[in-house]
Amino acid sequence: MSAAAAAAEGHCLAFRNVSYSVQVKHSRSPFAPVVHKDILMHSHGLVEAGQTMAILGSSGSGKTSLLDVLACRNIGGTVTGDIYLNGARVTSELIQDVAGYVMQDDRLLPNLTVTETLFYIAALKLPSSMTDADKMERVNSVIAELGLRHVAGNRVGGNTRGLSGGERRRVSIGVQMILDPSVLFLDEPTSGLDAFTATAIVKTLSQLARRNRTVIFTIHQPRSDICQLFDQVMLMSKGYTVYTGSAQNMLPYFSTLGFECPEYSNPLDYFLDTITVDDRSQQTFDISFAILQSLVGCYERSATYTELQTKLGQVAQIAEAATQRQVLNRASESCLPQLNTLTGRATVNLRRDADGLNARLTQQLLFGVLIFIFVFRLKTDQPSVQNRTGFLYEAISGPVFIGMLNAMALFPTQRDVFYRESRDGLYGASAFLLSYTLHALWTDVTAILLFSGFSYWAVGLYSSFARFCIFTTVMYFLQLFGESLGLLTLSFFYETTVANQAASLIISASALVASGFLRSTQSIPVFLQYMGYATLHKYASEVMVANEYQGLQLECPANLPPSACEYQNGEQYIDEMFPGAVEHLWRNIGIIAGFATALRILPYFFLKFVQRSLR
Ligand SMILES: Nc1ncnc2c1ncn2[C@@H]1O[C@H](COP(=O)(O)OP(=O)(O)OP(=O)(O)O)[C@@H](O)[C@H]1O
Repeated sequence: MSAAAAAAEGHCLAFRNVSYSVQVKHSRSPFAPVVHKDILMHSHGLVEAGQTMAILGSSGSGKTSLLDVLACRNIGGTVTGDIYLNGARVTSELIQDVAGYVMQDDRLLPNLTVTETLFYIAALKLPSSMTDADKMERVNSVIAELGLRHVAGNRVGGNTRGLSGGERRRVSIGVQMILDPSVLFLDEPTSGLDAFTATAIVKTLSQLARRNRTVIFTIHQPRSDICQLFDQVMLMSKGYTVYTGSAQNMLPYFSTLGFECPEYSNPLDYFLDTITVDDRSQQTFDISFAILQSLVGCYERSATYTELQTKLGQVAQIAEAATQRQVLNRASESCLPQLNTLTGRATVNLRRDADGLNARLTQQLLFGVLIFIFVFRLKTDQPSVQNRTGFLYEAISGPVFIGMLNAMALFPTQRDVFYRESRDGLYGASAFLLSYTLHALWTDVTAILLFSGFSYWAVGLYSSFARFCIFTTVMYFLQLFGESLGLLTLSFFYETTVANQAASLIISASALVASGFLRSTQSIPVFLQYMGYATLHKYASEVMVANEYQGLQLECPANLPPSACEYQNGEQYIDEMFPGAVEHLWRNIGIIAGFATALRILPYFFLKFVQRSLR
């Protein structure tokens, strides 16, 4: 079907009079007034099936906002105007069914191969009635279509070596191609790529469009020869449309307005320079804004605009007459297979990350070795009380910190993939958090068994297998708590360093105030005692002390006078420093388990909230 015929039947993306505004505050002050900001002003455009449309404009001109509005991405603010897709008024459900959106940054798991990356996406996106062989066939056809055959078995990479920037971008496009969408939105698909690779990507987009797809993308400073690959061009400045129409007609159109592109100049650079509002001073602003207004006026009086409006009117008629929505081509998996796919994918990614995996498995053990070197073997005499207390303090602090660091190392990449995939409607925050927990479970359990198996017996804590099990269980929950705190702060703050600092501060404050090892909890101010009830360290230290000191006989060395021996047995120590710790042992273990589990659930709410506000 030709592009024109496709449009006549409504197979196109068309938008008219689309405006977008937000309410913003000029400062972070809670008292700052909220003001109205117009971001898009009466945008119009039509891109037919089989065509590409490039949205161009200087930074801040509204390109991404327009793409987001057209793709029905929830960006807040108020959108007015009409958007039609393939003969129907656009809704977010329709977009999710027939369109793909490729974000500016490649959010991919670095340790999966290209084929695996696409296969897991196929498993999440394609109907479960399709066999794995059918899904693999679809993956292979996407790989072939995007020219990725030669790297199909290579790892995607990230900070480590992997695919080149251009290949990685193709994989990101491939992720959206699995459902064979009829419309593809791409935000800056060439950003960060050299001119040659950028041209190759645009050529690929053009080829994808030729197979009866509509491809619409934003682009920054393209080379002049790239322009020949565009079918439609939209030039924007300050939210205004200066030109929408065929790429071929752009030069003649601007010539008629007296803007003849100088010889040897890149026409796109020239036009963008002409339409960009210069904010450097009030004078330059006034002059350049006046030029912009006059160009917008010229465009709205042009034959190109009139022709576009006629076509838009026809598309609107078709769409308003249509009663049935598009046939859905998406079938989501039910919960269990989805969880299985997500857990399997995360496990492969973790297993392949040798450094990350080794760190996860051995950090706790190395920490145990370190405190063993420091404390060595505990005796059962009076001076051992201090060493024992020091060991227990370290034992309730270290696993929490290491758990938090584990989250900082592993979670951000997976979180970013989650943000992308959840916006594509593939799965929700609960499936993501559960799969994260499940895939890390075996490493968490192994790491804690190595730590407690070594340090408990090497240091010589109370010789009882039951007490070893209690120690190990508490260590596990402390580590889980630390990692959950990391997930929580990483869900709240996007920057890992900020999240790390916030989590470290909370852990340090909690251990300092509530552990009772540095200063008896009864001697601290009452408000801190109450605050201690809200911290895990209070319950963990009580369990540790009860587990270790109950039934422990503390000898008084012959070289010390009896008055120097404060405690004859562990019970005396418990009664003085942690009264009630023995009676509340099981209650405290329950609180610790509940605390750590609840904290694992809490990031769910932040992830959901942040996910909605992300672009
Ligand atoms: N939710 C929002 N709240 C406040 N301002 C916004 C919001 N979304 C966009 N803007 C503003 O609207 C303008 C256009 O933003 P947009 O990201 O669409 O521009 P762009 O052309 O894609 O820029 P770039 O090329 O730099 O990505 C900018 O001034 C931006 O700060």
